[in-house]
Amino acid sequence: MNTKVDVAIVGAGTAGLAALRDVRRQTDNFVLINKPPYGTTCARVGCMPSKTLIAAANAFHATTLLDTFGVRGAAQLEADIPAVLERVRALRGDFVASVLKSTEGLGQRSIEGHARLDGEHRLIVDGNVIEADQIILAPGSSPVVPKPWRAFSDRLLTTDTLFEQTNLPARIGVIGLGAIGVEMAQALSRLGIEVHGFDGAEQMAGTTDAKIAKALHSALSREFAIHLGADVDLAEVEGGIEIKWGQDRVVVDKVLVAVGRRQNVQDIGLETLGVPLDDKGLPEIDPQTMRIGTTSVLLAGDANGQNALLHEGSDEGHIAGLNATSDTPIKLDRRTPMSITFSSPQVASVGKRADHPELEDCLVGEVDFSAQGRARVIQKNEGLLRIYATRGDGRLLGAEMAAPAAEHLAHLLALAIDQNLTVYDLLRIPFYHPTLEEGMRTALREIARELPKCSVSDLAGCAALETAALE
Ligand SMILES: Cc1cc2nc3c(=O)[nH]c(=O)nc-3n(C[C@H](O)[C@H](O)[C@H](O)COP(=O)(O)OP(=O)(O)OC[C@H]3O[C@@H](n4cnc5c(N)ncnc54)[C@H](O)[C@@H]3O)c2cc1C
Ligand SMILES: NC(=O)c1ccc[n+]([C@@H]2O[C@H](COP(=O)([O-])OP(=O)(O)OC[C@H]3O[C@@H](n4cnc5c(N)ncnc54)[C@H](O)[C@@H]3O)[C@@H](O)[C@H]2O)c1
Repeated sequence: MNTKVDVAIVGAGTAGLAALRDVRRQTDNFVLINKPPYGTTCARVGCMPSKTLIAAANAFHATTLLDTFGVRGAAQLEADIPAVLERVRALRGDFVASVLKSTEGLGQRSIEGHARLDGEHRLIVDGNVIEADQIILAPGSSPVVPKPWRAFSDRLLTTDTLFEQTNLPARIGVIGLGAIGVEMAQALSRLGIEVHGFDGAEQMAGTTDAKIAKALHSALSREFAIHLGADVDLAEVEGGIEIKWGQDRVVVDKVLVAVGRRQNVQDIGLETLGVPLDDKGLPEIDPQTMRIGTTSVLLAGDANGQNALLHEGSDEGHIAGLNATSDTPIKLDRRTPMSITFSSPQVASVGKRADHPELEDCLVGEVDFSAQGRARVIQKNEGLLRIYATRGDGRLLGAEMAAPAAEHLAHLLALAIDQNLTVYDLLRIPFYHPTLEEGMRTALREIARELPKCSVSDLAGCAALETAALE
């Protein structure tokens, strides 16, 4: 078979399918090549099954708080883990089915197989050649499993295998406490499994603000054992896997490896493009067009090593699809950075992160949710929110939090940062009582106190900043 098309898309994941939508609007002469499985990482083994597991764990955990509310009898309840996992797979099946619908009817334009570049206009798919004017690569990423650990086969889990389990053992070690490790370690612990979490670094879930990292550590360590700065070694022993770190050791039944994901670019032929590749084998791309240099190849989604998040991958597929079908470059501005880890408290980061040079001399306002009214009422009174703003005019730069309902606070703050608003602009919105958003107002007011004096009145305008501000 020798095929000549306008556009070839490699990867039927979130990024590839987003690209497909734009490409289809411009041409019928395309192919979508995917190495099975189909259904996207997000729906199959990523965002959706993980959040389904977390929802079950949180529902069960909530029953442990009932006594505090004066509701008795919850101690009799137990988590039926096989049933929990069955529900995860059932919902996962629905999410995958709806993804698969988007490629129905492609016929011969949908090709199953491993694609490899052979220069900027050719792909080899299982021995067949496909020539394309433009090529969009969106091959995603895969869990990293250090080589020496692969020998533990059945005792080793990754998120590719976790949701396929029909039951889970009594003791699980989680190595790596990034977003995946933290989410899964807490969920497993909340389902009644003895969890031991480890990370080589000192901060979890990608936090960059030391105070937020500390607040998160303090909340999570009440639920499961956490070992940070731990250089772990694994060994198979009678009845399980021994995890060794320093002078300490613990035996668990299985280990979930969550030490990061590697871009699927090892065998995709990027070296045939003749552009420089970094130590991960990745080329430089323009994040506004997704194009690799001046070649006819675009690289989108997890595979480009930039932002391994669903909404970013989807945007990147869209940008790549537009550019692959346009004679002139279409440069799109990227969104305000935002990430959320679905632990309790949730971890979120918006805008510039604490390690950004611009935040070296900024104003910081914070709120501790342990004493916050609404958080106490709903028994979710833990965590910290920190907001960063410019010293001169209080323009919002970013925020990091380990806080209740951080997913909602993060979206509100992202809108404010995107709109280039100041602390006073945000203080002008109504804050209903009693809400968690009032906690955010506390942090904003702390910054406002450092800004040029406005008025002593709570409903005053701020002439110095030329903005009406209800503090
Ligand atoms: C456990 C987990 C939880 C997550 N939770 C969240 C979350 O809550 N929120 C969030 O924003 N993000 C989350 N993510 C990240 C999110 O899932 C990814 O960023 C997103 O799915 C990446 O999409 P993609 O299109 O780049 O890759 P994928 O969806 O993996 O698609 C890549 C496709 O390319 C195919 N392929 C690979 N190589 C080739 C080749 N050579 N030839 C042909 N086809 C090939 C693959 O088989 C695959 O079908 C999570 C990830 C994981 C693992
Ligand atoms: N809620 C979400 O948005 C969400 C959830 C899950 C995953 N994701 C995406 O998936 C990506 C991958 O997630 P991840 O958590 O696997 O990767 P990660 O890179 O975010 O975290 C990996 C963690 O493992 C640690 N680590 C690495 N090697 C280690 C070792 N040998 N021993 C102990 N610790 C070690 C690192 O210090 C790090 O904290 C994330 O970057 C994120 O983009 C997002």
